[in-house]
Amino acid sequence: MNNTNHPVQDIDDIHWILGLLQNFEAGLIVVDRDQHICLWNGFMENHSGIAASKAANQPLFKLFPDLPERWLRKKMEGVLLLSNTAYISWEQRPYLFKFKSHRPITGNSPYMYQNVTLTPLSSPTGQVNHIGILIYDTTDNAIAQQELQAANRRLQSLSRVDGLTGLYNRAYWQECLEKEFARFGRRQESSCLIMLDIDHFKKVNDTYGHQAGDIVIQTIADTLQKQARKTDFIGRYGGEEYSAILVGTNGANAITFAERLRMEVEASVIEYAGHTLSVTISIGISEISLEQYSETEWLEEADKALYQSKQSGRNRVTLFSDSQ
Ligand SMILES: Nc1nc2c(ncn2[C@@H]2O[C@H](COP(=O)(O)OP(=O)(O)OP(=O)(O)O)[C@@H](O)[C@H]2O)c(=O)[nH]1
Repeated sequence: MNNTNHPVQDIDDIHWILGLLQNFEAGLIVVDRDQHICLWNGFMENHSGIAASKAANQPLFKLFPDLPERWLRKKMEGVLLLSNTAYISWEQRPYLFKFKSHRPITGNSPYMYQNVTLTPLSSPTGQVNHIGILIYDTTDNAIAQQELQAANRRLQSLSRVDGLTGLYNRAYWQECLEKEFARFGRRQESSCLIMLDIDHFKKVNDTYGHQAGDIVIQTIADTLQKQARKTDFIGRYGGEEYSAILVGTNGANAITFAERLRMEVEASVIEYAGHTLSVTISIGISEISLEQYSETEWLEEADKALYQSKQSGRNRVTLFSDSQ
């Protein structure tokens, strides 16, 4: 911009600025206090199909009856009253002007997502009687963000592993349970389901903190994983509860497995921040059988056996029997 106040140069400046505004890759509108349009740039012409000559002096809300009038009027009043800029993000309101999106390939968005800025414009005398409305097309960002969120959701559901322990997560373990139950229907080879729960775990958290609790959960997961066969399915069922399917193992052998595990946990100590922690576990076992109507029943039996272990003093193993 020149500082010489040369009249010809000033006119040139204004001409250039108007040219820039006209071709600016964002919508530019200026309205007065009564929302009559004073400026309407090329972006607005292209996307609304309304020429600047037609838009000039028209009331904005008459030209665009779809606009959220009450809400926008209030925003504009605030801008004029406080002389403050207001922002409207696409996350808050996907668009202000219902323009078609020019990205038909994605098919995700029929309308253009917009970020909008309302700026108070002061006259040379310092009065604020106009508002500049800037409209940015944020469709690319919005679609990218939505696609990322959808991909994350898909990844999460595809994930098989529990983040803390590296064991199967509950959803995937449940799938394994369904498959193993169906397989028994065909081959009738014995398998056992184990439910395992850390005793008085709440006390560990309460006494040493959540981080200590996490380490205990991880250590027991490692012990369980090491004792099991590669063909077994070991999962983290919930907070401090684990589930396992010992494939091809009958009830008697599952008791031997569970007892060994129980004794190993009882005998081991976990070092944490200068403390020596020691916990015990309770275990319930259910052997698969033709009497079980579904995998849910198989699971419920193991749960009942676990409950029995807890009720009879904890730190013990119970094999489900019909009498329970
Ligand atoms: N540190 C940690 N704690 C967890 C996690 N998930 C669940 N918990 C805690 O595990 C505790 C479970 O407590 P309860 O269900 O009352 O059982 P308990 O104290 O083990 O008692 P019994 O099972 O009856 O022997 C709660 O305090 C949970 O906050 C986790 O991922 N990390």
